[in-house]
Amino acid sequence: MIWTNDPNRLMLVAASAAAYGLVCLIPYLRERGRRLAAARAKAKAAAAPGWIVAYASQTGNAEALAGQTVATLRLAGIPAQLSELSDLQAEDLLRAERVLFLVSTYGEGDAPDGAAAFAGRLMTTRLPLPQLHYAVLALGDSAYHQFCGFGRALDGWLQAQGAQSLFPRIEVDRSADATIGLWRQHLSHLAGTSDAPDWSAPSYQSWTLSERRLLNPCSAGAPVYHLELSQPGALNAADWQSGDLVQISAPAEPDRPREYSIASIPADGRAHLLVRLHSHADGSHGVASGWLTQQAQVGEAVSLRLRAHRRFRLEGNAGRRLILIGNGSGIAGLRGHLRARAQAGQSGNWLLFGERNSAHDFHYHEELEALRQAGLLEFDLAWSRDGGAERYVQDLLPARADKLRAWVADGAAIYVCGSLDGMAAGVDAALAEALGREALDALAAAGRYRRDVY
Ligand SMILES: Cc1cc2nc3c(=O)[nH]c(=O)nc-3n(C[C@H](O)[C@H](O)[C@H](O)COP(=O)(O)O)c2cc1C
Repeated sequence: MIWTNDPNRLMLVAASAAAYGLVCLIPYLRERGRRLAAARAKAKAAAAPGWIVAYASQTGNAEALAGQTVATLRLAGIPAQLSELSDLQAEDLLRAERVLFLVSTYGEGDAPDGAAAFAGRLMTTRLPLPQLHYAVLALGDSAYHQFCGFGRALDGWLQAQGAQSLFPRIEVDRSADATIGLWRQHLSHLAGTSDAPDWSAPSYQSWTLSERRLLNPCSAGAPVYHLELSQPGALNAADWQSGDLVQISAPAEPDRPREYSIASIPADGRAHLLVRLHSHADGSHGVASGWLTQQAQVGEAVSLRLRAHRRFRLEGNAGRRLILIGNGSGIAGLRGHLRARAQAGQSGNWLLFGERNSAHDFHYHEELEALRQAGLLEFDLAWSRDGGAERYVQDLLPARADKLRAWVADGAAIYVCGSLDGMAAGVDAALAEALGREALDALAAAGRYRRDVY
């Protein structure tokens, strides 16, 4: 390095250093100005007085009504944004002035699966929301003890945060038209419009009961029937996907449709259902299951509506390995996926299934065995009345934890279908034990852990 004490040379060095600094500073200042302007524009857009329509839905009722709510607002010229409840962050609520919540209830008064994170993350905290005006449409079924439990909890939490309700919570019992009409009335009033679009739910179609057979003669459990329903026109692949549901309304209770998982794919030409006959303590049969399995004659018309069940579809998991876990009539939803996989010639399917006796309750045994022979399926079974150590499907998991971890590490998705009582929580706990709770939650958030439990 060369040192100098010459003041002229020192001045020259200082001047060129300053010039160099300026050359660097100008683009930095320009970029900073551009960023600030963009942030100001974003904040301004976010502060625009738009409405948020947030929904939490398992089988699509609340989601469909949320879509219609947004359409009504937009028709009235009100900017409205449709959002899944789980996508709302604390900042969104702190900033929003009007939010309409449409939420259903599952389990024992719980949030639908997709909204469990919102309930756990936000509804356990305190947020000052005095600026927020909101309304709640709570969907439920009064046959459950915790009628509209999640909608009520959400409403209570919002009130506790100081939010102001636009009108009292509306509770919809089994999709009853009258209460939905009331919501629509309030909405038209708020939006200042009378020409709300048509809100009628997709109508039922007349299908035909084409085949019915008892799957478990001599079983110690209730009879389970395989039903095949056809419709006059040809089916096409867009009618439904594996994982979807049907709603069937029995003639004796047309306003109380029952949901069943579809056990087939459109390429089968018919909708296959698995229906377990319910019996009450006095020996009488459940209205819908009694009608479908005992009274309706083969050839009779059945009033049916196809329902997309997005949360249980294959969607982004179509190319992954599948771990299918279920019990009893839950084999229906899993069979739909297996038929989709067989149609695509796709291997990498592992079924874990539980029922009572291997001799009587191995539904679709031959078909599953054929898939295994073809190299498309591997399965493990748990029989609660055969006397083995692994009695329930969740009991199969600990000894297979290594395989489970390996499949998940390889990208597999997990689908659980069957009863809420006993099975769903037991399987969830066993999966969390094998994979870790955080990893299981992350799989659920990524759509790789999906459940259809009832
Ligand atoms: C497994 C299961 C559990 C349910 N639990 C409740 C409940 O605890 N309370 C309630 O009011 N409704 C309950 N329901 C009824 C649903 O909330 C109702 O069918 C609603 O219309 C579903 O709306 P969605 O399609 O938007 O999820 C339950 C339904 C199912 C299938």
